[in-house]
Amino acid sequence: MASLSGICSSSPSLKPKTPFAKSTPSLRRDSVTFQTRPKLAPAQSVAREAPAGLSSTNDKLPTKLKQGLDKDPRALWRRYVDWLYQHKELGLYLDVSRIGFTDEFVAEMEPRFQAAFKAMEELEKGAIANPDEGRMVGHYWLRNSKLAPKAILTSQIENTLDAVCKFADEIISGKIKPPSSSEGRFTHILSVGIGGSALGPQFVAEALAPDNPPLKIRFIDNTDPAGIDHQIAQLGHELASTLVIVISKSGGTPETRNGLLEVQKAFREAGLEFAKQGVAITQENSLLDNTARIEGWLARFPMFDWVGGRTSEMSAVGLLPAALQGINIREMLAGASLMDEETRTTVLRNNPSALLAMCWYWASDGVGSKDMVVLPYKDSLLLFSRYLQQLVMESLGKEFDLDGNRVNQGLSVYGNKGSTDQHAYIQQLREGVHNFFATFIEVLRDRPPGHDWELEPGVTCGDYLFGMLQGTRSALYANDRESITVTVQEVTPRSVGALVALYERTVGLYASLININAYHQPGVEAGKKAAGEVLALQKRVLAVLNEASCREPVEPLTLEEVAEHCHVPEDIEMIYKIITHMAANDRAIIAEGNCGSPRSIKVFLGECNVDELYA
Ligand SMILES: O=P(O)(O)OC[C@H]1O[C@H](O)[C@H](O)[C@@H](O)[C@@H]1O
Repeated sequence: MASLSGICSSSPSLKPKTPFAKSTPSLRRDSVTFQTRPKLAPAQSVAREAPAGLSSTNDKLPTKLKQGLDKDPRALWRRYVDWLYQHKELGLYLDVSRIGFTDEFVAEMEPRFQAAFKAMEELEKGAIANPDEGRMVGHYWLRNSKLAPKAILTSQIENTLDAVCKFADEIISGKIKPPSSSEGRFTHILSVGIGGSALGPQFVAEALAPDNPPLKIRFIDNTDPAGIDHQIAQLGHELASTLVIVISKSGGTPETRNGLLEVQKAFREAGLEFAKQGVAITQENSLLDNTARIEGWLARFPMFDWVGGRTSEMSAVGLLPAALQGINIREMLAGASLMDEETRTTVLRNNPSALLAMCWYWASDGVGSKDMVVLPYKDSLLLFSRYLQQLVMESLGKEFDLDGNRVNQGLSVYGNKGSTDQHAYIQQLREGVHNFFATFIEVLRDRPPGHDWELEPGVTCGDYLFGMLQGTRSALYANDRESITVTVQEVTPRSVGALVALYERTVGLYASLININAYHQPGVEAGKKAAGEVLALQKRVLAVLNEASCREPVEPLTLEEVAEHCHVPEDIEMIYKIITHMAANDRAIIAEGNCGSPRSIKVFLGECNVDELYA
């Protein structure tokens, strides 16, 4: 039995400055002189607007003034050296010197961080850290199973990791074969899942899959029929040697279910037996789990109740697809575990996640008043910002805090990669609306050793990339745009694991600072519920149109008539949209008028379904 710990060698909460949390002592950035350690030269003052609503509803919180950033190069160098964080074993650096926090701010944050560290300690010990859902939050245990609060959890983690490794080995070696492929072994993975059941595997595949992986991966992460058709068409005859991994924690997400049904149809049409090539990763006894068990799929792997979708990259969700692509998952876990150890320290300046959380708080006033632009200067890290978008925004974007105050919290994340984005939107970042701070992700190693060459005297292609990053960082700062830089030596399983762990912890600590539950997503339900209502209405519209279309002669209906027959005259706009969509897909026929003039439309169905009429 492999032990995860063995392979790894290695409160009172802060309330945001919002009109809804008036009792919170504010960190008055307007009242402090910009003074870093060591003392910097006096800086130019720049007036800043308060975040919307801040000053208008609470006159104790005046419009803030922010001091301009210090530009003296020697002082900046001292600040850089003074605050530089380094993880020696991981070769990871964090530079927060271009965020303008002051010593006073750090001092004021200190007790709040101690409370956040305490809450994190309780979380790791198995506290119900997700109170709304009554759940523990245990993604840290996935990379150090001995930390899990119960022996049964430790063995579940270890057994799952062993099972993932064994299954991946048997697939790659051809011991487990596809039943009817001339290849004699699995060559492709089709991963079906959405949100946290897709973004981590997508990011890791892009970052780490070798050029010729043992299995190539494709993703279906939506219910877009054309997108699904494209993925299946791209596989072509190789569908016969494709391992389909269906990933859903809940096992009931509609997009994922639809993806599965579409893929199963493609298998039937190709004369293939899906069950022999299907793998499920889901919670025990979910709908998906039961389907896979009853249909006798090739394999099933568990997702645990105490691992959230957006923090599931180090569970079977991320590990199985990675292992099948030949990525060293034990190295990923080791990198995450090393970072976890480091981010447990309660000394703020030695804790890279705490430093990041402090910068987020400073830069966005603890209320998300600025967006975070994530710019990895490395093509393989393109999807990091997309991955972080869910991790950060679904975790922090909350209407209420833990005390029930309405806070509308969050931190917006976007970005693609440098230097590509320099030719797209950096113009606005440098000179336009000042509503962001940047995070640069720097990778020191340009290419594998021995492959570099100078495309002009003394300068390689990678030197340009380096120059673009440094130049953009300087140019932004010169215009008072703050930035953080995270530096890794190389993009390896270890450094990717460390980056994931770094940001997971940062989100957890920051959530404590702003007193919100980072581990639920109540807002997502509203859209899903509304989508369900639209589909229910569509069924009623179809029934009404069917009845009219079965008459002799056929009686096309106006939108008003359809709405009336459905007994929902107030839903006429949605009925119009439903009919427009059905007409575009040849499922409804516009007899009169056109969709550009809704009042003119008369509609019927091309076919009358008599059975349905009398059902
Ligand atoms: O893994 P699943 O249960 O299918 O969920 C997939 C996704 O669904 C929802 O949108 C949640 O908000 C996400 O957090 C989750 O990752």
